[in-house]
Amino acid sequence: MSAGAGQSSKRPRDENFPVASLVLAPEHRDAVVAFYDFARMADDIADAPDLAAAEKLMRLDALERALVSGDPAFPQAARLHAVDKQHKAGLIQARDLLRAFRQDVVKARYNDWAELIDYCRFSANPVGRFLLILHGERDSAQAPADALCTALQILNHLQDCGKDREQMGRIYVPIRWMLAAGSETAFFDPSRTAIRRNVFDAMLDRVDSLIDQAQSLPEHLQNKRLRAQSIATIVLARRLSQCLRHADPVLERVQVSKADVCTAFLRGLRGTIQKPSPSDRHVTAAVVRRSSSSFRLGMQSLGPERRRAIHAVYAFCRVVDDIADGAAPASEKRVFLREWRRELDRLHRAPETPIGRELARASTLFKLPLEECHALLDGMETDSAERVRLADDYELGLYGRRVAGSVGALSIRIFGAPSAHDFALHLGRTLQLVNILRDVDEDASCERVYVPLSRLAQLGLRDAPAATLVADPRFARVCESLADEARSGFEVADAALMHLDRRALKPAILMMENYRRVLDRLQARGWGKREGRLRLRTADRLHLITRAMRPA
Ligand SMILES: CC(C)=CCC/C(C)=C/CC/C(C)=C/COP(=O)(O)OP(=O)(O)O
Repeated sequence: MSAGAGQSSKRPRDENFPVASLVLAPEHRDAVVAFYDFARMADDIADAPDLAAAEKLMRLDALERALVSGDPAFPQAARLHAVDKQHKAGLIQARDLLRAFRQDVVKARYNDWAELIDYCRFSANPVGRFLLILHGERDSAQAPADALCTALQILNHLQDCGKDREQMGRIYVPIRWMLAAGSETAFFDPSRTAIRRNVFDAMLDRVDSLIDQAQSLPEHLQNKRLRAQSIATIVLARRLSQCLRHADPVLERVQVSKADVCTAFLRGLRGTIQKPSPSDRHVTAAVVRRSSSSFRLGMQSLGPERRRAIHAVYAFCRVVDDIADGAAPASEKRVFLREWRRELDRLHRAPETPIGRELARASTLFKLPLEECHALLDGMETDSAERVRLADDYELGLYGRRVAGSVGALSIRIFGAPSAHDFALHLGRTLQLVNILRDVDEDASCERVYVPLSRLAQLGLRDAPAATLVADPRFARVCESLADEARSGFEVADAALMHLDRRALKPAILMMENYRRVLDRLQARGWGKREGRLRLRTADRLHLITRAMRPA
């Protein structure tokens, strides 16, 4: 007898992430297939187009009863019941899955990210937990496994978002995020790719953070085959996330290629031979690599331990900056920034993220003042608003202290020059001024203006939409005066350096030289017609590299 809705729609090998892969040991494969078959059957009931909701719920209830009792009239339930008897795994996890499938029957929209994550707790995480228990793995594997399962689930939601909406009227992109594009209809409008892109990218930033959290999973696994499977799955998740960044799943089917699958499994197989290396430092180094930051050369000029610490600080800055800059709604950004405050609060007890763990290590080694990380988060809260204006020089100073002075104050301790505190705050403010001047147009496109309103008002220019402000010739005049201040800022920094440990501060000097060049080019270009973000020329970069090779 079948409790389902006809023939199952999919088989294990049709999944993105092969469930009962050949990598798993033969003694576990039958149990995994039993779990998969049960889940597939329940999923088919929840998704059946020809069944009423009440009927679906009734069938899911019947399936659960059969699972608990082992009723042979429901073969998939009875098989999983037997698996649970033998391995003490399957029953609890399958019941959690049923909770998600019931939710699918009655709930078609998610308000915010937290609701979506809560859904994944039941729809995806039980799969990982089942595999861990089946293989007798340690509890420490659970958190990274949960992160991986949640990431895979959301990737799958993104892949199928057009189909899910069309065929079942279900949308997992949270309502508030879709509203960033205007409305649900606007979000799915095929012609509005750019707006959708921003929302997808902001969701993929969250997914990538989850994959980062999952990166340590192989280190926690004792079973070599499961370790291989987990490595392959992480590689595929990263690949799918990349694919989704470059294609629009509303317009086309986005999936990994066969070659991607082969590469992932080869990487997994290598993991059965080699001991997995500690992954946290690779996560922060990869954040730095991907960012192509202006400050990279400065960071690379440090020795290994200091470099590792500055990578942790930079990765923290990058990830919170991405939250503030992304297309998530302001209310969600505040939630994510609060999560980072909580991570800072538990940094020396039990950090939960790779960046948090690396930051904890750096903080212990170099006595980092963690209140500076909170100050940075204060600045990110300013940036997270729907619209940013700074009233006067005081607000500009405070903003610069928070977003850049904080980075300076942390950096000098890592560089080994803790007495250069005033220099760090001063240089941070100067670099921030240049950054503001360089990014005027980019910032204006998201209604952010960091040039103080009081300075504009002195020239008779009152607050207006950002595009209007930055196009006004009076705005250019204020930029010119701020540029002069930045120039004197560099001169003051030069003078301060005479009395400081230049050798230790070499990375800071390189960062300063980079932005001094940016300022030169900005001033040479003029402020009237800016034509997009200024990039340094090859000659400038070569100059900086040569400078990096010379002693300080
Ligand atoms: C002692 C010391 C080192 C002081 C300086 C502290 C420091 C590095 C502050 C940086 C602030 C700043 C302008 C960040 C821009 O990041 P971004 O990601 O926008 O920069 P990018 O786009 O140019 O890479």
